[in-house]
Amino acid sequence: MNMAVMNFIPRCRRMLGDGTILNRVIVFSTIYGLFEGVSIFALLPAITSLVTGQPVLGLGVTGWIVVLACLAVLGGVANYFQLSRGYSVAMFFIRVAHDMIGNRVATLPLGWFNKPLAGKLSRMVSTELMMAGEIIAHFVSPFISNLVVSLVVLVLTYTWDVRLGITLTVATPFFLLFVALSTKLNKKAKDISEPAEVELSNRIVEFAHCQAALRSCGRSANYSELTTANREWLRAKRKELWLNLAGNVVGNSFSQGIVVTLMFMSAQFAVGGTLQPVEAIAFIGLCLRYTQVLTGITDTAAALEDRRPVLDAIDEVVTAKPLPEPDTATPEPTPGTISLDHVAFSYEDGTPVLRDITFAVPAKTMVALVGPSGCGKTTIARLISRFYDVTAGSVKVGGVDVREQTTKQLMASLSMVFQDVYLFDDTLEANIRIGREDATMAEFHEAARLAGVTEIVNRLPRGWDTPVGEGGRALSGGERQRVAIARALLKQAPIVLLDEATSALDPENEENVVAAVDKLRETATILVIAHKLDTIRKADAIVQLRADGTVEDIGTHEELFARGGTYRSFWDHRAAAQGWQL
Ligand SMILES: Nc1ncnc2c1ncn2[C@@H]1O[C@H](COP(=O)(O)OP(=O)(O)OP(=O)(O)O)[C@@H](O)[C@H]1O
Repeated sequence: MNMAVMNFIPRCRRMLGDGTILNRVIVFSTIYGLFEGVSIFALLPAITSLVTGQPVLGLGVTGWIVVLACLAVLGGVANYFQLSRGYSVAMFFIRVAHDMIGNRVATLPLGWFNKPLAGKLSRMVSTELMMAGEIIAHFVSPFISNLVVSLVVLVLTYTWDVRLGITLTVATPFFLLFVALSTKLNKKAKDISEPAEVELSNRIVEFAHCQAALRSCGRSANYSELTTANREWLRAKRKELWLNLAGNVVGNSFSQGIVVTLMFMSAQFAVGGTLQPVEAIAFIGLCLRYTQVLTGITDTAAALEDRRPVLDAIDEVVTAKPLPEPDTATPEPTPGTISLDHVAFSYEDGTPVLRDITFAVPAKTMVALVGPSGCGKTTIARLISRFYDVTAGSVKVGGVDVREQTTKQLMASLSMVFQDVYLFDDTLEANIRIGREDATMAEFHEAARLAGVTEIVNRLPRGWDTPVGEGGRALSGGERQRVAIARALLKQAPIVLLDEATSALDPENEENVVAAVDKLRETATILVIAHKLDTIRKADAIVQLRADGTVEDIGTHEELFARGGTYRSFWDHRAAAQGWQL
C-alpha cells in the first residue's frame, strides 16, 4: 500500500474538520466489501452443491441460490449507500476546501502571490478541487471495499480448504507486485513523454505567436528550438513505447502466469484425489474473480498516488502561514507619514536587494525615489505595503511599524498605483467605485475626470457600464493606469504609492495624470517612483538609490543637482534625451 493511500484518510479528515462524514463512507465500503467477499466465496459451496446435488455446509442448491440472491441484494444496497455517501462527502469536501482556500488566500502575505503556486490558484479551485473530490467518490471507497473483499475471500477459503487458502495467500503478494510494477512502468512512461509533449506544444504555440519576430530575423524556416523539441518528443515517445511494452509484459504475462499457476495447483489437488474436480473448477472461478479484486486495489492505489500532487498543492495553500498581525488596530501617532529605518531586504533566494535604507516621508509631502533599474525602488513600495517583511530594520506607516498594524488598518492608509495594474472583470464604474463604495456621485465623477477616465468613457458605447474584461484587458495599459489613479483619488487614503504611474501614458493624456497627482498632493502623502523629470523636480525630496540597493543621497532637486554626483549625471542624461533645457 503506498503513501498516498496511507495519508489520504487522515489528510481528508483534517481538511473536512469532521471525521464522522468520512467514517460513514468507510463503514459502507466495509459492509459492501463483506457482502461482496462472501458472495465470491459462496461460489465454492454453491457450485459444488449444484454439480453434486448434495447439500454443502448444510445448504442444498436452493439454499445456496437464496443465499447468493440475498447477498446480491444486500451488496447492491450497501453499494448504493457506499456510492451515494462517497459522492456527498466528495461534494462536501469540494465546498469545504473551496472555503478554506478562499479564507486562507485572503490572509496570506501579498508576496505569496508571486510564488508559482499562486499562478495555479484558479486551476486549483476549479479542475483540481474536482479531481480531489473524485478521489473520495471514485477511489477511496472502491479501495476500501476491494481490500475487505480480498481479506474475506482469503479467510473464508482457509475455512473451506487450508491448502487452497495457503495457495491463494502465497499468490497474492506476487500478483500485487506484478500489477503494481506494470502500473509503475506505464506511469514512468507517461512521466517521460508528458513534459516532452508539453514542451513541443509550447514551442509550436511560440512558433505561431512569434512569426513576425522570426521572419524579421530570417528564422521562420529554421527555428531550432522547435526542431529540438520535436526531436526530444520523438525520443521520449520511443522510450514511452518501450516502457509500455515492458509494463504490459509484466502486467499481462506475469500476473496471468500467477492465475495459471493457481489453476495448475488446484488441478494438481484434483488429480491427486484430495480435491473434488468440481471444487477445483469452482476454485478457478473464485481465483479469476479474486485477481480482478486485486487488480482493482492496485489500480485505485495508483490513481490515489497519481492525484497526490493535487492534494499536496491544496494542503500547501490551506496550511500556508498567514501574516502575523495584531487583533486590533494600533493608534498612529503621525498619520500620513512613512519612515524606513536601516531597512535591509532579500527575496527568497537570499541575494540582498536593499541594504541599510533610511529615509522619511513627512505627511502631505511628495518624495521621489530615483535610481538605476533593478536598484529596489519597487521593492521599497512593496515593503511599505507589507507584501513582504523586512529582513532587518523597520518600516513605519503613520509612525507605527507595519508589522504591528492589522492588514485592514495598513490598507486603509495606503492607495497603490503600481506598474502592473490589474482590474476586476467588471464595469469601469465598479472598478473605480471599489476605491470607496460609499463615495457620492459627485466625488466619483470628480475623481474620474481628474484621472482622465471620463474621456475614455465618452468614447465607449456602453459608457460607465463597459466591462473591462479579465484583468482589464479591454483597456490599454495607459487607460488601466488612469482607472487605478481614479480609484486612488476616490479612496482618499492618506498615503499614495505611485510606481511609474505615468510611464504607460501617451503624452496627450499625461496632463490628466499630472493634474491628478497635483490634486492628490493637496490631501495625501505621495511616494513616487518617477521617471518623469517634471515629477522628480516637483518632489519635496528625492531619494537617490545606488545599484547595490543603498541610499546615495537625499535632498531637493536643487540640492542634489548642486552636489553633482550620480543625480546630476542622471538628470543631465535624461534631460538631454528628452531635449530639456534647464
Ligand atoms: N519577486 C521577486 N523575487 C526575487 N527577486 C526579485 C523579485 N522582484 C524583484 N526582484 C529583484 O530585486 C531587485 C530589485 O527589483 P525592483 O523591481 O525593486 O527594482 P526597481 O528599482 O523597481 O527596477 P525598475 O526600475 O526596473 O522597475 C532586482 O534585482 C529584481 O530582479
